[in-house]
Amino acid sequence: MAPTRNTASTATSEDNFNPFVLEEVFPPWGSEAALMQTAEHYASETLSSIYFDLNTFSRFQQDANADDFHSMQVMDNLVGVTVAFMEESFTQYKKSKRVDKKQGESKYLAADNRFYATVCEIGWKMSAICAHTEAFRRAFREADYRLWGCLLNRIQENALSIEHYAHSRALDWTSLIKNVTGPLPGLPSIQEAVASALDWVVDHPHHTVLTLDGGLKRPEFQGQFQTNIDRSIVGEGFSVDPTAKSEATSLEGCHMCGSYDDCGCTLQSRVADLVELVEYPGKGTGVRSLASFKRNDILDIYVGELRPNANQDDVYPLTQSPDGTNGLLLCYVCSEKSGNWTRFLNHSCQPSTQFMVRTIGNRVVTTIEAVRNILPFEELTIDYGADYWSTGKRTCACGHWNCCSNPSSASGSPQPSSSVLGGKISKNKTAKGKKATKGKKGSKKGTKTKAKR
Ligand SMILES: C[S@@+](CC[C@H](N)C(=O)[O-])C[C@H]1O[C@@H](n2cnc3c(N)ncnc32)[C@H](O)[C@@H]1O
Repeated sequence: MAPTRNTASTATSEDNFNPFVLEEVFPPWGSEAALMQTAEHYASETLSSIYFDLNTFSRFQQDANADDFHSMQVMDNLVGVTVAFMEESFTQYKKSKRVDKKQGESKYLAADNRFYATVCEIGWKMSAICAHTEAFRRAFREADYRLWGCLLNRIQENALSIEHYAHSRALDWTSLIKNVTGPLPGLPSIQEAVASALDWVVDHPHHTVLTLDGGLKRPEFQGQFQTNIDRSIVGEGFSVDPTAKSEATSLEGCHMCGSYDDCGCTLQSRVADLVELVEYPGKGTGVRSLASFKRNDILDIYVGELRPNANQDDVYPLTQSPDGTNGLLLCYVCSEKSGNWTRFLNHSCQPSTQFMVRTIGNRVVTTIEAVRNILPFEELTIDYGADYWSTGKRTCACGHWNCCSNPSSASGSPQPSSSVLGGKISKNKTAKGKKATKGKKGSKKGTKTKAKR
């Protein structure tokens, strides 16, 4: 029989549903283990919201620095609530001063004070960074003690990621605490925390990879730094953009508005802000999601230098063949030097995303789209196409039971789009880049780009 929990309610209000009070979302007959699973789930969601809020804070900060009046007002408010939260927490902590009757002296008996416990557990740095987010402040006030414990664990585990995320968005967390003066009995040193602030030059969040040994590195390929670009650039060998919309290349209207004319639509995706580059065992740099995404969300566009050939690189180039054009090869999207986060997507034989060919605005592009709902902190993966692994030069380490590199598997994984990675033209295309078989129709109607908290 499953162990039963102590069902004494810790709810503060019976009228307001509060997801942070676990007893309210979990039936009293559930086991403690199942309840802890729920706590872990909420902790993960809350951590994801902390990243989201840090990003929002930084966006308002950027706009306020550019003299946007509305953003300046919002920033005043955001800074105000952050400072007020810290001051209130200090006040509560100081109130926990008690007289120790046995020894007759005044002491801070603050073990049951959440602020004290938090700073002792995750340190000043994480406390000050996270205090800038509504997600953390709300959980601090309202979360069930089990959920709060799980959240602090998750923050600890992700401390470098959180600090790098805040640092790469120019969050000045030290100002919040560096002027605090003592006495702070039982609490760690603020000066030490401030002195240990990350000293890492960041000009773009995706110019850093979190390494397996708990450090940071720059993304590099064959000794060359890999720069982030937001849009593809026309490379050597082309005088005009080979992906420009024309009657030959775009049999469909713009995916965003349906127009066949030059509509000027662009993909407004914020997903790049909600993913980070992380090393994975046996696979090199990969992409970790920091938010949840819904099935069919368009996450971003695969960008790089548009070239007529792949220049001997068989790792990053993507064939850009518009769907429905009988396999016309427009160009290779080469991202080994210049590209965005999508070039770091590792392959899986059971991927969470797929390549799709779309016409967006006046260009034919390959998008990355979610094939299922994606949870925060999952590795985002994609199917490179069977040819990538068929040369025998590489072995897939995705670990899926039906992996293409597993001799007993009947794999391949499905190849949903005419775009494939590796710069190798599929066997069913002729040498001139024409596909013998008709390209698979890739358009799906009504999908929208959005990142969910
Ligand atoms: C487009 S790159 C992806 C980013 C790459 N991991 C990096 O460090 O830059 C493709 C390369 O990543 C590695 N890779 C990706 N998925 C893999 C997998 N499932 N198993 C083993 N290696 C993988 C292989 O070296 C492959 O040639």
